[in-house]
Amino acid sequence: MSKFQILTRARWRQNFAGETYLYWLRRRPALYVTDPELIGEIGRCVSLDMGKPKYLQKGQEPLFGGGVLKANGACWARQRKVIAPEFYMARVRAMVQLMVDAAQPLIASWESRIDAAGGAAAAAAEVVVDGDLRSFSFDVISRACFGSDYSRGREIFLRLRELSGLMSETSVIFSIPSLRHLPTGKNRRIWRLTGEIRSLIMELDRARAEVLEVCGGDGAAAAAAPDFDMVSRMRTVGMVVQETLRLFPPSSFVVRETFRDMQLGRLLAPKGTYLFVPVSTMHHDVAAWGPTARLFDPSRFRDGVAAACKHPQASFMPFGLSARTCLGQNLALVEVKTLVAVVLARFEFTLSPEYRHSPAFRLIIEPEFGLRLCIRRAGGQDATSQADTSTAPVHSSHN
Ligand code: HEM
Repeated sequence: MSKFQILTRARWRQNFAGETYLYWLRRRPALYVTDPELIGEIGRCVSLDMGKPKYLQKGQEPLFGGGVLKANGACWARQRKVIAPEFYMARVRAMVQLMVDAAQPLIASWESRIDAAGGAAAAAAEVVVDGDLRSFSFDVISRACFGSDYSRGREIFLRLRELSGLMSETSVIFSIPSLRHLPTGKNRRIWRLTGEIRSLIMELDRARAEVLEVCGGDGAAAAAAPDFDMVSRMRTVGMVVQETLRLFPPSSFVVRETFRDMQLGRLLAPKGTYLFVPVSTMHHDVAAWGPTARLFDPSRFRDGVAAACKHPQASFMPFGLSARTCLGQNLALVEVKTLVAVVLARFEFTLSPEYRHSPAFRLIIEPEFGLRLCIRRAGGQDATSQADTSTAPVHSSHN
């Protein structure tokens, strides 16, 4: 679905359709669901008679094959049963050191760029960090799956990335550079959002203070590499991650298909109905999150998700719903918190003046023009006073 279609749909829904409405995709009924009660019903359904739409299996076959992400029925249940234990928290707990190791190339690359920019305490390198972050997560999953032979895993993920890029190429109309300075409605929105996203970066200062407190660094002295227990204690970092996933959920829809007639609360969904739950819309809903719904405010998660919004199951679902909820959730959360802790202990970030805020709907939601940051060494450190996080001790007794 293009951005134009999404916008048109949002306006159309506002003006004519209401919260939950039925439409037709060719000859198939499709239900666009924003009613929290109905989302709750979908969430409670553990029957194999509801699953991932078959069109997804066909359309994304080269990327996902018959894997757990798109499979259904007994085939899905078998795969999920085998894979799930690999992502239990006890397993993820033991992966923190490999995450710290996987962050070393990224740290080395940013440091060498700062050196190239002059190396002094105030020197800043301008970096489009998307590729580095992607490489980091490829490395984590490769090291977790392939152990010492992780470079093979990396090759696989690089090719998967290329494939997913090919499968989600956007229209050239949206990428003519000279149009970016025109005061069109879209550009004005981009400029406003760019301002808002700066507050996201500012929030990192509080997160850094917490990282240094937990890991024992003070900006000039070396911080220890984080272990699982340290990462678990970083509440501000956790709230920043939650708020980021709320405002920019990578997966924009939870989608299902009914494989027989199904009763969902007061609603009868005939066999073959598509159900679309718009994650991003629910995450920005003022009725659930209050008037600050569109602002970046991690402190809303101070007392947990249930206290942050109405209908938590329907209002906050970055990892999807119930039986099909993301298997990698534990890994993803620990991984991102570990990386944030590692980089905040060493670097300071500001948004590049060149950054343009434009979350783009590809296979997942991504920054359309890249995440461009200015990176400096933290706390006026020079190249010699930094911790070697790769060899710093890891304190967890569970490794
Ligand atoms: C921030 C990172 C991530 C986000 C936001 C995310 C989000 C999601 C979402 C929304 C779904 C679909 C859930 C549904 O349909 O209800 C999903 C499924 C899945 N995710 Fe993730 N995911 C993330 C990272 C990961 C990682 C790191 C892994 C594994 C290494 C992973 C493995 C899976 C699997 C296997 C499924 C399919 C589960 C099933 O259908 O039974 N995810 N994820």
